[in-house]
Amino acid sequence: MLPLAGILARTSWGDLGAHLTAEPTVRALRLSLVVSLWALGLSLLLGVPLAWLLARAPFPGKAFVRSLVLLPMVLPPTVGGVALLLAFGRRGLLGPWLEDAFGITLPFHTSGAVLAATFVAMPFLVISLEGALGGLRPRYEETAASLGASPVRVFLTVTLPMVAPGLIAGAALTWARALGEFGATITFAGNLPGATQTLPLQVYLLLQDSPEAATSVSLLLLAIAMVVLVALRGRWTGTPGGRRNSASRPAPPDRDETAATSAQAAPSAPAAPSAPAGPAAPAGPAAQEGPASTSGPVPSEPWPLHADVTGFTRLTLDADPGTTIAVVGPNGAGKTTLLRALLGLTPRAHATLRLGAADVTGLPTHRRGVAWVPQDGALFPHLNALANTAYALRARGVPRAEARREAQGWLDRLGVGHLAHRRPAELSGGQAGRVALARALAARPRLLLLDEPLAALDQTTRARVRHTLRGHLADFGGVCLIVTHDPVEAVSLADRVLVLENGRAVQDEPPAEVTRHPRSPWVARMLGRNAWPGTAVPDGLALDGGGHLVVAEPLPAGGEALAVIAPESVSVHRERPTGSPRNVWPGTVREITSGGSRLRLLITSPHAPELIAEITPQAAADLGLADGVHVWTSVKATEATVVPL
Ligand SMILES: Nc1ncnc2c1ncn2[C@@H]1O[C@H](COP(=O)(O)OP(=O)(O)OP(=O)(O)O)[C@@H](O)[C@H]1O
Repeated sequence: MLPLAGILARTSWGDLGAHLTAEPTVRALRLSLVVSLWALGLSLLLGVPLAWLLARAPFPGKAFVRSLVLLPMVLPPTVGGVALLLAFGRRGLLGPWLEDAFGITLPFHTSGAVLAATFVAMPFLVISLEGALGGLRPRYEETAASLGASPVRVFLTVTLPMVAPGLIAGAALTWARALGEFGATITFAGNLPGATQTLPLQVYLLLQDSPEAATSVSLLLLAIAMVVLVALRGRWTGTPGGRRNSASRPAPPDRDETAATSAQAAPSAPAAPSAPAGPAAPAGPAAQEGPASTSGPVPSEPWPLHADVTGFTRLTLDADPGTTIAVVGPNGAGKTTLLRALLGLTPRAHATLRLGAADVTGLPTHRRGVAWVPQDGALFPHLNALANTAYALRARGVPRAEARREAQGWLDRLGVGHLAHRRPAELSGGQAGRVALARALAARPRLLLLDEPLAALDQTTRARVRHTLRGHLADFGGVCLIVTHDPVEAVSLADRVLVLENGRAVQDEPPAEVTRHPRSPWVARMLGRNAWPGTAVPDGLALDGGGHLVVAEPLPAGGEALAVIAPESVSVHRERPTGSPRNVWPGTVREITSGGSRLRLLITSPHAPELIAEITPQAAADLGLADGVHVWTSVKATEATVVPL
């Protein structure tokens, strides 16, 4: 503050105008602007690709290259000037060649001043843009590619707008730094009025002859620096005030949804039927009030699927057109890797993929016709819901107005038509999920990949959207893979359930079969069953880890098998039961949780694996159950199913 106060206190305000309009000062200012803008242009030309390489491309020696790029920031500028002389000067490494071959002389020339300013200022651009690119999750660009956008389109419509704050901040700092450059310029380019004598150099000269004029020019440079900083408003440091994210913009008025119904139904209803999407949903009350509209499914062509996946996930998948496959499995089983392999987005697994008659294995992601809704939806934050939904149509060359009309139809069908003009930051998680779904469906893919699409929805909305989704999937001519951890979703939405464990398919059967005969302890537990692996013996199963289970329909002895017992089939007693059950174990209650109208008990026993029992709260009260209470459990032989593994 004190040096700043010094300048302000010593400025002779009366002479300020005369000082700043003096011919040498105006000339120096003009030259400064020319030099700094050229330096900015050069920095953008060289710095943007450099930042891209540093942020995105893996190559050996990257840390060293980054240090070199940043070196001018810490190098004394005069040393930088000396280094430039030794490289481009008359007796430098390249100077004589530049002069002989092209007649270019950089030192003591305006181009030298530009080079010196670029040398010291460009790192500001690179470091800022590299940070912005590094912070941009590739998911956005990958999703854009899955919606059919070419790499150039992805760069222009997703990458660039999303890193724009970083790029603008870097460019502003680069320009300001170039404008204030002194040491490297005077060393390399000298101090020639009209050619290399920029404003900072002039301040230095004026200080000797006319200190008041030097103060006035200093004030001008100070004002320019302050204007740049104020314009950036914290973008450089990443404070929220600087990143005017869409959440901080005033949200469009959250219209009363009933009012929105009448307001929106009129314009969108006549528009929708003309959309090539086919019989679009009338934007009636059901569509506008929030719940998903179930009408207006869009028929599409049949696309059967054949995929051979190798790598971390290894399986062969064949599916008829219109098949919905729920992909389930524990964390890390390879579900996402499977989806990414089908998109051609991961080196960890490779998929040979045939959709209909077309082998798309060799095609890049954007030409496969495989649409993807990642776990978080990855809506483009700089586009509103409507533009997000229209993205794939625009990428395919559909004219803007038509694409928007069709997109509005999709949003209406998913019950979020009234949110069309909101940005993703202004949507709830569930609403964003529905927009992401609309966006993928609008792409009219040949294969649809949904990674936990309903995870963020509340129970009621989930049921509604599931219903809508089922409606759309019924008319979807391609295959749909839905990754889910929700057994209800798997069973209710899918024609097949593919169970993955450790990258392999352990079961791929209709939901009813998976529910009846789960072939892995994990999937049985996901379905809420007790699942005990063991070896078949003549009357039942010798359980892994000790214990014996008698079953009514044993398998041939010797094979690996899984016993499945529904929790409601487990009886809990305080005294040893005396009746017919063949399987009786003593145990201890370890945990009591509420599961809807019933209580779930976790019971451990030295004679059997952990057992989940489900009883009514009344029964629990009658038995006086609590954590640590000793009990007896029993399971009838007819209630235990065994499936071969
Ligand atoms: N980029 C990566 N590099 C190395 N390993 C990875 C990478 N991505 C995933 N993995 C590993 O690959 C395995 C499968 O991961 P994947 O994301 O496919 O699992 P998932 O079944 O989708 O799990 P979740 O249910 O947790 O989403 C995991 O062991 C994971 O740690």
